[in-house]
Amino acid sequence: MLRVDNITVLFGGVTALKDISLHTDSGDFMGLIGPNGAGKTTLMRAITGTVKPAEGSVYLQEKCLDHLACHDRIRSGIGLSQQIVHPFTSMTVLENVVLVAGYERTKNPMRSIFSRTRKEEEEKAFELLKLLNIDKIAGEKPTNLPLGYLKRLEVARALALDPAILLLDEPLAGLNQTEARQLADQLAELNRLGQTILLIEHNLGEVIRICKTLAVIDNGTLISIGQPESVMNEPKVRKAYLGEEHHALP
Ligand SMILES: Nc1ncnc2c1ncn2[C@@H]1O[C@H](COP(=O)(O)OP(=O)(O)OP(=O)(O)O)[C@@H](O)[C@H]1O
Repeated sequence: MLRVDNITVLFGGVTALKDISLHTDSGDFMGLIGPNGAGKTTLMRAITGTVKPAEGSVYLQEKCLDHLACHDRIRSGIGLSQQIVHPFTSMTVLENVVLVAGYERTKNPMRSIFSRTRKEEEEKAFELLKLLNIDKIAGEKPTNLPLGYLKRLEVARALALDPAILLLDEPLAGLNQTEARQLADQLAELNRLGQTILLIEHNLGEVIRICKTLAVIDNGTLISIGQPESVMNEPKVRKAYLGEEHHALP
């Protein structure tokens, strides 16, 4: 599905990623974890094309994405849900998803609002809201909605383009325990329905609970990848968190 081959990213004198290789199979739910500054977001940005690696390549379904800009990578099947949510506050929750659902056909977000097949796009958007359990707030404006709802809206928007793989950057950040568990359960359900997911997340308890595969980055290097519980039992993984989060290790 997604393959990252020997990616190295430099920021001036800082080597943010060193020769990282990994791949996800279709239907996988991979968690990408590591201490602060390990390089997780940089890897996500190298995959989406917002950071240019000094070396290495990214493939999606055997297609090399290296020469594509971010928007073309998204059109090729990479769905992205970012940590900071940016809904259009003048539109309702439903319209925010309809806008994305219509994007692929018209390639022009403003024209898609007035298109003849808007009804189909509304139906698709409403199904996504139901899937994320936010259909009850479909008619509300995102302003003043709790962060838990906005995070789910962000995921619904990413899903509206039918991505081959969904990349999630810290979707649980800022949520309380109940909200985090609810969203984590919904992500697990999306994966059960067949959605391939790559998740960056600091909430180790939830990551271990819902992910099928765990990859650990420390200091720009991939130090472990495999079944979550056995990865978390590796001494080098526990050491990577020592002094920072070892009390929180599940
Ligand atoms: N645009 C940039 N310019 C210079 N250095 C950067 C830039 N972006 C990231 N870095 C550096 O690259 C390294 C990896 O950062 P990155 O944000 O990818 O880590 P992370 O694992 O996502 O951290 P966190 O969990 O805190 O979000 C850090 O040393 C960071 O300071």
